[in-house]
Amino acid sequence: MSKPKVFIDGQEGTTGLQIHERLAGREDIELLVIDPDKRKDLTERKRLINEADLVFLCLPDAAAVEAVGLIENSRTRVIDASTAHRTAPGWVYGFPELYKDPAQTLGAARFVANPGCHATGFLSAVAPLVSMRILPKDYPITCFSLTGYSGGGKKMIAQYESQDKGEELYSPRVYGTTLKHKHLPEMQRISGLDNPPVFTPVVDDYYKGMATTVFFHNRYLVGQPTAKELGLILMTYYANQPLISVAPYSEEPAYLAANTLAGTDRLELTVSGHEGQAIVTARFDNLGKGASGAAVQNMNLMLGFEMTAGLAL
Ligand SMILES: NC(=O)C1=CN([C@@H]2O[C@H](COP(=O)(O)OP(=O)(O)OC[C@H]3O[C@@H](n4cnc5c(N)ncnc54)[C@H](OP(=O)(O)O)[C@@H]3O)[C@@H](O)[C@H]2O)C=CC1
Ligand SMILES: CC(=O)N[C@@H](CCC(=O)OP(=O)(O)O)C(=O)O
Repeated sequence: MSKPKVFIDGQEGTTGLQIHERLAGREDIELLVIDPDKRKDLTERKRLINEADLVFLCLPDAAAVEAVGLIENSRTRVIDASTAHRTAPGWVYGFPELYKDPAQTLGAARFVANPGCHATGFLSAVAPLVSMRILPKDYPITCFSLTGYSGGGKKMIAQYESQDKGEELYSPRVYGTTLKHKHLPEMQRISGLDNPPVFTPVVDDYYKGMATTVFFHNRYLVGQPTAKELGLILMTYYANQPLISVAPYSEEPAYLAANTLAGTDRLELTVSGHEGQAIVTARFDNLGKGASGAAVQNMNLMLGFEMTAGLAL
């Protein structure tokens, strides 16, 4: 049987390069590579998109929409890393661990939207609790999320790595202060909550790694679980998942570094707190489970390969 042909549109970008790195050594697919000088040539992109069985779109939103419009056959399947299609009709949200039968759901999907990085952290904690009816749908949830600067793509990387960067780039920066961050629609839709979270991301002077934290008053959760019990509930939910795990509960104070899982495709949840209040912190790599690792995981499921992604577990 011939190998599936895979093309990365946007292969010179931050996410595209990381997907390429994960796929370059694979023998179960044929990677179609565009001449770097032609990476924005519409005719050449169209040719490769239509030759491919599966295309990764690692492009700005508008270019991703344009790329989908270049498909002229009923065969080419798509994984879009951008924000463009995450709540669009006809697109499957590419978060396998949230499906009962990921191999079936992703295996049958033609158009898959890869989750946003902050949304990945938020949903990993919140979506299971809503689906298990522990977190009421009308809970007024809040979230903050730390990210390395590679989350902003080539432009932000250049800013942070410039020799004459401003003093403010040496310190964490809160952004999304209008409370209209582009991940809010997917956070609300996929979690099943009635309202989006009050959410502020924070970008800091390190390359990659995330720590996304959500906050709970336990008495408003169904069954009023303690922090320790909440940890056990999530641990059971994610039992046997190769990419998502829950750290053992500890009462010891801890510093949760946002870069602990950098360089892997894994995500780890830590539940902290006591009887009255709990926080759940998701740590992962914005370029791993937050983008390219998740994209490769989705590809594997779509093409009937193993569920795992490409980098160190
Ligand atoms: N970085 C991250 O952690 C995450 C990123 N994403 C999303 O993934 C997508 C890609 O992001 P990222 O890799 O960070 O961005 P980058 O800016 O690093 O890369 C984007 C790439 O797309 C290329 N490009 C831009 N316009 C076109 C076009 N019209 N045709 C072909 N190529 C084009 C750029 O070319 P050139 O090289 O000339 O600039 C660049 O190589 C975005 O939608 C982003 O929101 C999602 C999750 C996390
Ligand atoms: C540091 C930084 O700017 N990060 C990006 C998120 C990157 C991401 O998740 O990607 P999408 O753009 O595909 O949603 C932001 O908050 O807009």
